[in-house]
Amino acid sequence: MPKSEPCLDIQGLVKDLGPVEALDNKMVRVLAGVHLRAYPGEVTALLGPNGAGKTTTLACAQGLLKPTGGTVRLLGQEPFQAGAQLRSRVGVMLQEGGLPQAVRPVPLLRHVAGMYSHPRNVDDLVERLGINTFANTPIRRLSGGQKQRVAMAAALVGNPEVLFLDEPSAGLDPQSRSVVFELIQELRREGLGIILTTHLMDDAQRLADYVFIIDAGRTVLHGTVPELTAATDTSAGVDRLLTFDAAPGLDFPPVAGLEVSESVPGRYSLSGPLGPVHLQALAAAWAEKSVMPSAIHMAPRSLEDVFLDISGKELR
Ligand SMILES: Nc1ncnc2c1ncn2[C@@H]1O[C@H](COP(=O)(O)OP(=O)(O)OP(=O)(O)O)[C@@H](O)[C@H]1O
Repeated sequence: MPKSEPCLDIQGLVKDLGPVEALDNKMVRVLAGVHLRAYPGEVTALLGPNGAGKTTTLACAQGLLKPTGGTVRLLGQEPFQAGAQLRSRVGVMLQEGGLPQAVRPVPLLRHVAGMYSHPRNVDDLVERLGINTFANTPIRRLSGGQKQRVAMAAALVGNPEVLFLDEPSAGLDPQSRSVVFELIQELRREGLGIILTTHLMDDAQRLADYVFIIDAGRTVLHGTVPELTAATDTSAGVDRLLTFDAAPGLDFPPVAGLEVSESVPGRYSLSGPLGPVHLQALAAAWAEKSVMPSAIHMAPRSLEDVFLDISGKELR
């Protein structure tokens, strides 16, 4: 099926910020070629190490910053020039929430709903996000996870076509995280274009239809999660972990150069850049010892592995 028009289309985005005092008041190029396309009915994740340029990219996408170069189209319009009409079609959930502290969640949401012509049903949102349990508590007294859910409701109440989520599961306990994830999936089925940034690779792996990884102000990799995690290149040195269960106390020789260790009695593991040659050698070792493992498990390459390959393991 041909894809619909992108709801967000960023091509060759360049952004200079400054002047920076430490650099003799020169401007600093923080984005030097970001490409990103997000479609309605999909969750698009924007990933990158600290300082990669995610926040700056989103600020350009939301019309808060004027691009130095390249193009940004949000729902077909140039967001920095577009006015209130475009903003009313876009929901933004910020990490810190940006919520007024003295008010209570439900009056706040009703107030925000009143500013839109086709708002969502506030009671429904309040119930879906479990806000009714703390509906009468002023925002400043809410826990981080509760504030996060109010921020999500505030981003959604205007019934946007595009939703930006910055670290949507930050501070959420497992129950709230699952509620928020279910809601995200439902919104996606409704046809919203959802763009999220996260440092949690697990979130991206679970939620994203398509992933863009940026590093040092450029898009360096993009694809679906299966595309990115497909182990096509075993020579790249990607570590994978294979475990199998068999009788305790067996002694296996290295298989194709990788050590087999018995991590707990009866559970054996080998890790490293595993390829078919290792599986072949392992099966030969089992045959040699007449061992039939009762369980075998190989962890697939995760998005985290891909991310660390790209961005390196050193801190930024
Ligand atoms: N006003 C500014 N002046 C100069 N440099 C800036 C300014 N704002 C951001 N930067 C720099 O631009 C780069 C990109 O920052 P940005 O906040 O977009 O990254 P990020 O990917 O969102 O990082 P994080 O994951 O830490 O939130 C960083 O090196 C940051 O220090």
